[in-house]
Amino acid sequence: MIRGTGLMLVPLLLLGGAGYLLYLQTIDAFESAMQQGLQIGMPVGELRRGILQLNVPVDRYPSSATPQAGETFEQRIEAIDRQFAVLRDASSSLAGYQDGIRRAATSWKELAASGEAILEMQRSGQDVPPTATLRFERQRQVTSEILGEVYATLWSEIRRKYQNARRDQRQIQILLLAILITAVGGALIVGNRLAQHLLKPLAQLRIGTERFGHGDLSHRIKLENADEFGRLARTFNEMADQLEFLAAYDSLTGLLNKREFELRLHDEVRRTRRTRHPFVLLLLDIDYFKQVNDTHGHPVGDHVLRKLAGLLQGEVREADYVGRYGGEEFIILLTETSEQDGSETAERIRQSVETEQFDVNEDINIWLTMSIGLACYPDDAVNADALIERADVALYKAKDEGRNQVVAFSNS
Ligand SMILES: Nc1nc2c(ncn2[C@@H]2O[C@H](COP(=O)(O)OP(=O)(O)OP(=O)(O)O)[C@@H](O)[C@H]2O)c(=O)[nH]1
Repeated sequence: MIRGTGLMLVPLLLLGGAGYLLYLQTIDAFESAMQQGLQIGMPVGELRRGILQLNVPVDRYPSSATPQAGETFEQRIEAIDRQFAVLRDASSSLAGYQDGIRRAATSWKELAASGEAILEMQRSGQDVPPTATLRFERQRQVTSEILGEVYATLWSEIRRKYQNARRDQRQIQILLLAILITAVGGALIVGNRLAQHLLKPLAQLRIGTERFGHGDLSHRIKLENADEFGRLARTFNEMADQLEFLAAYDSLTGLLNKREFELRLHDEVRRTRRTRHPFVLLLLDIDYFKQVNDTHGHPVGDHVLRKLAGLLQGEVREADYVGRYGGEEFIILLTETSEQDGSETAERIRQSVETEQFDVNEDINIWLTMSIGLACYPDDAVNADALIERADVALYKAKDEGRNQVVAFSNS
């Protein structure tokens, strides 16, 4: 899963990297537009302003040159010459404007020359012909217009660059937003998968062990995963199976133990109260079993108990319960059975035990008999404990009357 997450991040990182580079490019575009404005736009603007300020008729300069600026016409010419030099240097790298600036410079030269000629006439006391001032004024307008064209072209170029950079920037912002949304979506998916693959199984394992710790041996962890969690859950469930078996079954005979049998007996009483079908309880005790142990030893006694358990289990239906109730005492619950049918089954069991040979080997031949007490629910008792007591009374009577017989509580 971690490899999958890593693979998912690769395109995101590539997209993010590409987006970042494009973003840097748009910043470059802004900078270039700004540079153009500073290098050319501002000097051109200055020039235009300088040339416009020459609008005072040139023949008035010697007498009424603007006192505020403290400049003479020549000083202005020098200043404009310097600005042209700056502009020529700056525009050498911007081919698109060189022609316009060159034309403006040529026009300016003519303008400056005609201005100086007028000034010279003034200084030497000659009358300045109106044609000369008119030519000066027209030349001033032509120069200003050429610079105006350069200025307008330049700003429309700067505006175009700016707008392109803005558009690119918006597209990159959308791209980066899409990457962000994908990354957040991816994080949610990864988080969800993490929850599915790690947190959920961990929670199931925790709940399983907690319930188990509180004694609920029936709980199983439902995890089908093929990973470590699945293996852990299967081991846990196997352990729970074994513990549940050990808690419910007798280790020597494999029959239900006393505790588990009584639980089922109580369940059956509850069920019978609803269904009103009677059932029969048999208490069975081996006759003179002590002699078996005394004669052949305890291990042989165990062997006999195991074999007898198998025989009892084989004599009843699947729906019936067979338990080991004490040392050599057994108990059977015949579900949905009348006293009559229960007596017949008990008699059949008694005869089977009597005729069975519990041989250990060729040298040790063992025969057994059993005494059986029978009680019927609900005829003989009102609850499970009372029913066991009644069956025990009947068993006592069977023993008392000579053993190897079935006695029903109703007849005792
Ligand atoms: N081998 C073996 N013997 C057991 C086990 N549990 C109880 N016993 C024996 O069962 C015998 C029961 O003896 P008693 O209570 O005197 O009864 P009994 O000899 O069967 O005589 P009655 O019941 O009066 O017919 C004792 O010898 C116990 O040791 C067991 O798990 N294994």
